[in-house]
Amino acid sequence: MPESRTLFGRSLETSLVKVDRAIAEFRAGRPVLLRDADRLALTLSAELADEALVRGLDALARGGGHLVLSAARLRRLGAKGRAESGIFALPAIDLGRIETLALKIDARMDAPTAPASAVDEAALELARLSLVLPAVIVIPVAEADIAGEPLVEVAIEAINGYRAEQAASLRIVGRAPVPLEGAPETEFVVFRGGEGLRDQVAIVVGKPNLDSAVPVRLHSACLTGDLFGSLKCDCGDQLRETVQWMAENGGGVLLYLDQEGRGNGISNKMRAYKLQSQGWDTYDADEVLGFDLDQRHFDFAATMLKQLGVSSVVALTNNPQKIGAIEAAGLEVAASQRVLGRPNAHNVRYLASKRDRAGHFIDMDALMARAAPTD
Ligand SMILES: Nc1nc2c(ncn2[C@@H]2O[C@H](COP(=O)(O)OP(=O)(O)OP(=O)(O)O)[C@@H](O)[C@H]2O)c(=O)[nH]1
Ligand SMILES: [Zn+2]
Repeated sequence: MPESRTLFGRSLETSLVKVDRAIAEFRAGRPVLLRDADRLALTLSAELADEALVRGLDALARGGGHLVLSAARLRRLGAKGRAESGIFALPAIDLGRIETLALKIDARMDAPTAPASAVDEAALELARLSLVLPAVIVIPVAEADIAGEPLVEVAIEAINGYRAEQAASLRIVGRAPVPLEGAPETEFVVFRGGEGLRDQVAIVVGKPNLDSAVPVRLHSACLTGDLFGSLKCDCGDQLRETVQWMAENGGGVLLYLDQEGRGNGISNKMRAYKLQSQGWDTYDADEVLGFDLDQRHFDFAATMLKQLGVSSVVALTNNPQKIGAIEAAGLEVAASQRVLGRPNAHNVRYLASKRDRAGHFIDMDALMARAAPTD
């Protein structure tokens, strides 16, 4: 075990910092050293591996390397009803085979050679936290193999505990009035921690009465919809109409959460959009990439609300998961209210999929009544 390092007398070795370093290393396409009680392994993102690195790692692996894929990706490869991740042996670390197994759209493959171990699962979790594809190369190594190599090392418990620690580390780091068009009395409150790789923002519209149920919307970031008015989803309308509604109805709180692409990150969302342009529905496209229905957690959002002094909410959402998460975190959901976007030819299938496959409360007739006459 390396000695615990300090900087100006403070430990550098907190789990959060170690995992943050591992994420940076992983996203740069470099191997990270994973440590379990009695096992050591190098892990590398399958999508970021390159020939030169793979040649070096192949010599180290001595035929013992493997590719770890999520249950979702295994289902797409033909493993019916599969609920567990699994591994494919890599007698040689062959980038062609890795690409086929991890990425090829219509690949149909042999069954995995074994279920994933705790180290394999931690490597997959590191990939998810890093917002790259959940497909990782794992190479078991001995201490002597990596002596002197400048590797970032992380214990698997640190990876497994990261989400909880990130949620527990939530704190307000800045706040200021930001008048918005149609909602001039608005304050932005920035939180560090939570989920994703950036800060979270609470937008407090007006002066909501904290002694009664506060209208609250948990809004996951959507660059395409929120900022550019993409017609592929309903996010931009939901965002602006909610702020407007809050301004006209005694105020409220909108949490703008760093959960682009249902928590998959913008690059994976664009990969999913590419698949959708070829005919896949929103959830099937994510499954092809190895993701389950939804990667988001909302527990930390409830913590943000508590820090703002909110204890009871009127939840502005169609998503039952958001309501469940707020209640599970100990807040009262006094009522919930639908937030209708605007349907058009490009998003109607997406909205129907959310209703049919994820149980969102979307009344298609009420929605269609909002369609612009030209749509
Ligand atoms: N992976 C993926 N994410 C998408 C797609 N379309 C939109 N998103 C993301 O889905 C999320 C939608 O977030 P929200 O509008 O907060 O939530 P919601 O789950 O639809 O629930 P409500 O709008 O509250 O009813 C955002 O993170 C978008 O970036 C898609 O086709 N694939
Ligand atoms: Zn959107």
